[in-house]
Amino acid sequence: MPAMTSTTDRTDPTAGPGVSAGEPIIRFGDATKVFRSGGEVRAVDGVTLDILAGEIFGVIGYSGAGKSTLVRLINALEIATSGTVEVDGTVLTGLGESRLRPVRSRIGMIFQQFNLMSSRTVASNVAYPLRVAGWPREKRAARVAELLEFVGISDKARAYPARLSGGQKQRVGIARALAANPRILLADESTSALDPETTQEVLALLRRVNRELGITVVIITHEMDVVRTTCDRVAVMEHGKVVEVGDVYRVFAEPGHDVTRRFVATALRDRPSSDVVARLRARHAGRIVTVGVDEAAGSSARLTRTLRAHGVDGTVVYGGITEVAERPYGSLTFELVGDEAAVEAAVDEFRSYTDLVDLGTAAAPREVPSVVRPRDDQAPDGDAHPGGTGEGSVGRPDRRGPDSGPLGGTGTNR
Ligand SMILES: Nc1ncnc2c1ncn2[C@@H]1O[C@H](COP(=O)(O)OP(=O)(O)OP(=O)(O)O)[C@@H](O)[C@H]1O
Repeated sequence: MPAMTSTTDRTDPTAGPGVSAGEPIIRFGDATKVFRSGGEVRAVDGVTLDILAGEIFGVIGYSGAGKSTLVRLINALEIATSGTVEVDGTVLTGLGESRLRPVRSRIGMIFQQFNLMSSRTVASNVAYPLRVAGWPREKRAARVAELLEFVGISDKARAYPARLSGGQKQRVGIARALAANPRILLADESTSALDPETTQEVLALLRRVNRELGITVVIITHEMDVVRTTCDRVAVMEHGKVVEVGDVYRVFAEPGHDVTRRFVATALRDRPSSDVVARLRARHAGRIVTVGVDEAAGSSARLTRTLRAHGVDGTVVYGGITEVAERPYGSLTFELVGDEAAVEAAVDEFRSYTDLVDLGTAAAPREVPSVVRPRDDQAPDGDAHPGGTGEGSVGRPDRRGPDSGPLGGTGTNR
């Protein structure tokens, strides 16, 4: 894949007129947008937020939370009723159309329904913004070829949108949005109309847009999985307000708001509900504990070392390790079998470095407490999720060498 020559490079993010990587490229200062058709709707309500150049920033919230309106303030499709919106060093508030145009030209946008022109070929769709911007024909053709190659659909240049799959249509949308070298790409529910596999392909393409071209990407979504796999930071919106904002890994590990907890629970189902616990107890007579796996606390190898040190057999009976922001995260539920004192000592050692829920044994069950991580009081009841019930023995010193990846392949969600 050749580098696209006319876009900014990740290593030279200062190219172009705006701010440098890591500095705020989009700034909301107590921004409010009120719609007054019929009743009054405060679609965006006093939002103060910085989005940094070079990051992939997610905006998540339920329907009507104000996500689209917030993002439409960025490209001045809506103008704030009060407060300020600053993009790439330019305060948009109060600017006329002619002064908004250069700011808009540095922003690309893709949509849930792709918004392609059905009567034009793929190449012509991608060329359209260049034609509007007055690029000469030969330069347009070269740029379109480069863009189609970047998004992986060079062979579709002469096809019409009706002949394309959803994923291919969104690739055309991305190529068109990138045509005029934007500094910012806004993606409004850009994967909501796609199947899970195609969603992952499009998200991977957005990550390439960010990493290889240095473009700041703002993703609006109602799917926490999109945030989990793709974003660096996230803002959670409810009733027009940003109720939580932060590093995605931190938000998953320590969600601070009810809405966030509900979203996190939709993306992580690694902890057994009370129904599942009842079934686990029926199947397993040993001590059942759920332990957290993350970067700061316990890696699966560390858990295994503990079991081995105490001579306890541990079988994974539920859970899984997934990735949040490309870092390991999850929980494993073990059945622990061995000498009572040894099991107790292993449980104590687990507790010393990670969060642990002790579910007791079938003979002496402990109440399912509200588990330590705040997300779990909101976790949906239900059975094990796909891939989350894989059972595997760990901690048997006689069977595994010290460097074996004892949990590799067991209970991995994705
Ligand atoms: N042009 C408009 N005129 C009147 N009300 C509007 C307009 N645009 C949005 N709203 C209202 O503002 C609120 C926020 O809408 P917005 O579309 O920003 O939310 P959202 O979080 O993007 O929702 P969704 O996920 O359903 O797209 C909603 O109550 C909506 O009805």
